[in-house]
Amino acid sequence: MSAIVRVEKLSHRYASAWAIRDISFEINKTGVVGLLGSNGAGKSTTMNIMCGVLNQTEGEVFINGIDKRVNARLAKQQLGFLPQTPPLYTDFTVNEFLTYAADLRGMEKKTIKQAVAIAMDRTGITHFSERLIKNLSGGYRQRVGIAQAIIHRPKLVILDEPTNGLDPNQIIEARKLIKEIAIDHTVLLSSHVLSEINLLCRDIIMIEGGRIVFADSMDAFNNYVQPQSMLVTMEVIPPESELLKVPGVTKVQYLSNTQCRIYFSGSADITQVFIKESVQRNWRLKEIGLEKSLLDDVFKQLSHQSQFAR
Ligand SMILES: Nc1ncnc2c1ncn2[C@@H]1O[C@H](COP(=O)(O)OP(=O)(O)OP(=O)(O)O)[C@@H](O)[C@H]1O
Repeated sequence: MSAIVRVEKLSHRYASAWAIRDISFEINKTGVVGLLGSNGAGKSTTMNIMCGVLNQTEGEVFINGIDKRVNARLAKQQLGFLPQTPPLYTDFTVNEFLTYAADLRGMEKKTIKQAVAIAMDRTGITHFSERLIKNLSGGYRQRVGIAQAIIHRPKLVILDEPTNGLDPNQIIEARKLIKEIAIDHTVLLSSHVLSEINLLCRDIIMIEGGRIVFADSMDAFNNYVQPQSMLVTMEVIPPESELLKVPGVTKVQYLSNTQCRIYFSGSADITQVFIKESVQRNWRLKEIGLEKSLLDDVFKQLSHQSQFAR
């Protein structure tokens, strides 16, 4: 069976500068896959090429096994796209606009009315069906944007920064909707907000400087940076000079009379070494735990690596 989307060695050059280089990935399941990268990383370029808005300089895109270059029309029927700025005709009512979008997607005339009703229902906009789009709030316009992307029930839904410009309540609602849609669609969603990707996505593809720097599950991303510190509670914390004698310990940060953070280099097995030493030295250890790296640290580390790779 063909992958829902396969991108092979995709590169694109605007005028003289390369925006993306050698981007390759494959998605085979429903659920949300996050395309993460800071501003200018190459997310929109990648998505615009996948959706047929832009023609790549090099590489291939297959949507549900169909080569986008060879059969663009058929490939486009397999996907729905919400670009960064939703392409809405604001003088249309919601119903008129979605009917038009369904027609553009080449849907059979007799199926359109029902498809519009289903898309409005799924995105929670049925009560606004006769309202002009220009009279909708930003959050509801975004829902119309998502409705037009799913109206033809595509295998793949591509959402370019879908929560950008929404207020906090609208963001929560939009995320809920995206999760619901991802139950029976494959959603590729771009964002430069790490916490958003973490909340929504099963898998993550991170690009920086136009190149993929990480592609794996969200769990693997969270575990990427090995812990480098541990939180230790003792009856009384010994002086730093004593603690530094434990092999691997590099620095001590005193947090209270009974608690400190101990930085170490090398393997996380240091907890075992530390427990042994504290028994031998009668330090009266009460609690010890490795501190998990913060997601932001991983992001910084990977972005930093790619700056050197450029
Ligand atoms: N039409 C264009 N002409 C020339 N350069 C462009 C054009 N569009 C994008 N670029 C450049 O290509 C690179 C990638 O841009 P792209 O918009 O794909 O990044 P992005 O990750 O989507 O960023 P953002 O989140 O800010 O939209 C950037 O250096 C950008 O300046």
